[in-house]
Amino acid sequence: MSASELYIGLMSGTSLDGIDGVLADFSGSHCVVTHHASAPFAPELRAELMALNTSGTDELHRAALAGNTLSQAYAQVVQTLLEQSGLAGSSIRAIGAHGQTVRHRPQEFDGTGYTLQLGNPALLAERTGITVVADFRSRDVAAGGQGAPLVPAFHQGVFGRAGETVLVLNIGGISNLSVLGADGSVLGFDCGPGNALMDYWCQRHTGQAFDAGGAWAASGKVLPELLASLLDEPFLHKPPPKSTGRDLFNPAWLAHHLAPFAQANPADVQATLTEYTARACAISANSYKKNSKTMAVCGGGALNTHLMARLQVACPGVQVTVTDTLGLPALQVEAAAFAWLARQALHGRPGNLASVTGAAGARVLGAVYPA
Ligand SMILES: Nc1ncnc2c1ncn2[C@@H]1O[C@H](COP(=O)(O)OP(=O)(O)OP(=O)(O)O)[C@@H](O)[C@H]1O
Ligand SMILES: CC(=O)N[C@H]1[C@@H]2OC[C@@H](O2)[C@@H](O)[C@@H]1O[C@H](C)C(=O)O
Repeated sequence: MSASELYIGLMSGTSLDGIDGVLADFSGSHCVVTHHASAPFAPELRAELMALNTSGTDELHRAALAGNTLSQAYAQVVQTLLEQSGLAGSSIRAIGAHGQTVRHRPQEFDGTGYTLQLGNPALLAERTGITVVADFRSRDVAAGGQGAPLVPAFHQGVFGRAGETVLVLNIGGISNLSVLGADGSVLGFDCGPGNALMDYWCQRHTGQAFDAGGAWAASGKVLPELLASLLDEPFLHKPPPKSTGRDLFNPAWLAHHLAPFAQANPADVQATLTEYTARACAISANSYKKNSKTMAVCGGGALNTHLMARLQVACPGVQVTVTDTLGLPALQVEAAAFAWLARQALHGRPGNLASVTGAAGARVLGAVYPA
């Protein structure tokens, strides 16, 4: 009997909202997601992961414990997917587990930086009895790359079209763009903030984790001087390869920009942060939209209708849509990509694209924890 081509992908990204998991079947000519489950983080885990993004006391111990808790939450999502599908764990070839990025500093220091995703893949393998592939980014960083974004190769396989350039924009906590060239070439890089700044401001002023549909932002007025100050951020104007994270776009960075606007109405700040997020993505998209008619958006930002409308205004000439229209729902894309990356690892195939990350070459990504 040939080995199963069923994989589970688990993603918990920089929005820190929770876990998305998919069960994906790769036995045909393309990836078919058969099941999707998501689980919000318990408030204590979310708070601890958020805190571990900045230095604090007793970090090693706390990071290890948070990694254990996260892996137990991952195991529950796996269990939900198995129950939904009626499959036994033995039917699954492997789990691709992203882990939680708490630091991302590639190519810093002496030129050999690091990227750190918390989690305990050994515990996940024990709890599920399924082979786990984890730590997908470190090898690319060791090869001189950014270690991110990793999804463009998967985007190319799923959304690429011969003879047409397709743009795919992921709006998670951070946003990243894939440029799937008409000639088969692939570029990709982080654009800047995704939901991270909007979520932070919304939580702080309304107590809600995010601005549903962007309704609060839509009730405010954009503050042009604040917008200009935010748009001055050098990361937005750097050429690729480039990647970023909460290491840069964090509350301290925002506080610095907000200092001259202490009296501003919070709804106007939210309107400005939403406009900023759209414009940061548009700077990237407009530089690469030549020959493309479509920009398909995935990630939770695709559900922010006000943000999507502002993005359409900021990107004239391309039709801004959601990846659902190209065959994969917006909230399933990243987790499916990590299922695919696990498969690449087990097949001994590269997961990165040197054209995207700037690594010295193609590398097999991930560490394997056999069942
Ligand atoms: N209905 C909605 N309206 C507005 N925003 C939404 C809605 N639903 C989800 N979001 C936003 O999407 C975020 C979650 O997105 P997603 O799951 O893509 O993030 P992520 O996995 O952390 O991504 P990444 O790894 O790319 O950083 C939430 O924090 C929220 O900001
Ligand atoms: C270091 C890290 O976790 N990067 C994430 C983050 O979230 C979005 C953006 O920044 C992207 O570069 C990446 O995630 C996606 C899944 C990627 O690697 O393609």
